[in-house]
Amino acid sequence: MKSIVVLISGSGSNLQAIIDACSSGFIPGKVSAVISNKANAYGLVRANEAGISTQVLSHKNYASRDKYDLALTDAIEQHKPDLVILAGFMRILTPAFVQHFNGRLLNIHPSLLPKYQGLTTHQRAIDAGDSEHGCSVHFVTEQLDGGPVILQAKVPVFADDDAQSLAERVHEQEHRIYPLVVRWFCQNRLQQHSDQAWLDGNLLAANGYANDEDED
Ligand SMILES: Nc1nc2c(c(=O)[nH]1)N[C@@H](CN(C=O)c1ccc(C(=O)N[C@@H](CCC(=O)O)C(=O)O)cc1)CN2
Ligand SMILES: NCC(=O)N[C@@H]1O[C@H](COP(=O)([O-])[O-])[C@@H](O)[C@H]1O
Repeated sequence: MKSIVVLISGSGSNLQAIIDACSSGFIPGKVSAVISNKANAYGLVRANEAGISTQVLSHKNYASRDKYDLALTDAIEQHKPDLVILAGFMRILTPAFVQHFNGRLLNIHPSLLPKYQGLTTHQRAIDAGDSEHGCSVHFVTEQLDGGPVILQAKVPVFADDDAQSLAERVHEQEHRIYPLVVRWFCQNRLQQHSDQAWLDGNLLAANGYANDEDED
């Protein structure tokens, strides 16, 4: 049973999808802890309702990003995780942190990377007049949202979309692809196949929506 630590900053709907997927057995793992940098993150409520250990580690209490990330590393390692996933965690992580968790650190990003790295992705897609948008699960590296992409899902952009309506459509796909990738990691498929060729092949297989045959 793999141990997963989830980092959040907000609502935690992706956290909820992971919790539910672990509860159903779709993910052969368990969420050992949820850590938030924001005390008011609703994801903490979700974790508490699921009986999962929670911790708030506010970045405001640390003099530097490096000091915060050191404290965050220690807090995470208390739970001896096989996997650390960012689920709406809104802090840029230092190279030391990323190196420490290299190969077992994932993020879900609300765009079809490499398009729209960073923030405000939905509005940028609308402003650009894109006909499609989506989300990406990727390994976290020092380059912000630049790590190897593992799986993507696409959604249409409608003429009357605003950032909220588009975000809701993207969320639906996020809640499909993140549990699927975490399942693959817990099945030791990502560790065996983290080479770019497998990732590229997987991307082709995932063109459009997540690979349904893996969702049974
Ligand atoms: N080293 C890395 N750190 C992080 C990555 C990454 O790929 N490499 N992914 C991000 C997640 N993310 C988008 O998916 C993201 C999160 C936060 C920010 C950002 O600008 N944060 C600001 C604070 C913003 C706020 O508090 O609202 C900051 O850290 O100063 C950009 C992209 C997670 N980290
Ligand atoms: N740059 C990071 C980023 O924007 N991540 C995005 O934050 C949202 C968190 O929602 P949630 O708290 O309901 O899971 C998700 O849409 C995720 O893709």
